[in-house]
Amino acid sequence: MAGTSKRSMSPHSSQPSSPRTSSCEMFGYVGIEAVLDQLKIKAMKTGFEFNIMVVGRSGLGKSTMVNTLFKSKVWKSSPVNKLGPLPQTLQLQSVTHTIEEKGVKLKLTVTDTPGFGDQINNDKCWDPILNYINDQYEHYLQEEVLITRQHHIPDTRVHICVYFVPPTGHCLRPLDIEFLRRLCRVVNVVPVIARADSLTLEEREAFRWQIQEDLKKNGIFVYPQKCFDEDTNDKALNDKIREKIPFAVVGADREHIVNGKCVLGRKTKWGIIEAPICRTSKTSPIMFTMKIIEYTD
Ligand SMILES: Nc1nc2c(ncn2[C@@H]2O[C@H](COP(=O)(O)OP(=O)(O)OP(=O)(O)O)[C@@H](O)[C@H]2O)c(=O)[nH]1
Repeated sequence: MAGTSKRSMSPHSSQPSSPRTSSCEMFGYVGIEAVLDQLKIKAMKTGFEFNIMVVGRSGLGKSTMVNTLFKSKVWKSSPVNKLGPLPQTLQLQSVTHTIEEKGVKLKLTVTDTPGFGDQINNDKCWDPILNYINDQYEHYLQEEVLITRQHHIPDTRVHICVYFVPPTGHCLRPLDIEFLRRLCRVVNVVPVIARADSLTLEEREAFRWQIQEDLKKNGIFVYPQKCFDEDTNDKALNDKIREKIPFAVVGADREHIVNGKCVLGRKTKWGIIEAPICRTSKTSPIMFTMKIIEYTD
């Protein structure tokens, strides 16, 4: 609301002032062009909420990838999982952090699903995940329809679910297909090839192509779905993203010096594999997040 120095005069400024206009003038010009500034100020003040769920077998690099994506230690695998036996049932665990980038605050919640696909019998192992996602929508909707609703409804809806496909180099497993078919109906799904450094470039491309075929054949519509092609620019951008699906990810949470530059990467006997998300992403994690939040609403 607060006025900025570059405001143009209101077309109504010459009209007799009413008590209403004078109170508006106190805060500067009120017109359509001021809406953008008002939205920006509001967004800067309240920040954004982004809820990401990661699903995949234990040890596929989920925590490492989330830390790589947000360039900070936002998630740490539970030490119980590392030392003790695998959980007998799927348990959802969430952790929330506030990240700030150039004055924009992001409340990031990461929900992990330890135990998914780790059992001998994985029948219906997706139920707790789907129930959780649906419950969050239900909860948000109930808050929204209240007559005296809160000024700010805490948003716990899952904006995106990153699904980690093991780097087998073959095709999607029946478990992946059954789960993804159900999941894509309730949330934006981003499938990724986990630990992609274990495949050669040719193997990776062939695996990606095979997964794209499996997704098509089984009616699995992942992010970005066709309904987001609102205009030609959106379509061109979304088509580029579609070609890259599933994204091949290499997670790394250690920094190394390469050619005098500090990079996140995995040090191997043959050299350093730079974490591709950091290298190729022209958009910051916060910008990437905004795009997905826009799609959820
Ligand atoms: N080669 C390779 N190793 C990775 C990659 N990402 C993570 N790792 C390693 O894999 C191991 C497991 O990584 P985590 O991120 O803890 O895996 P997770 O899926 O969160 O595991 P849980 O917490 O047990 O569910 C660690 O030793 C990581 O350093 C990757 O892209 N490539």
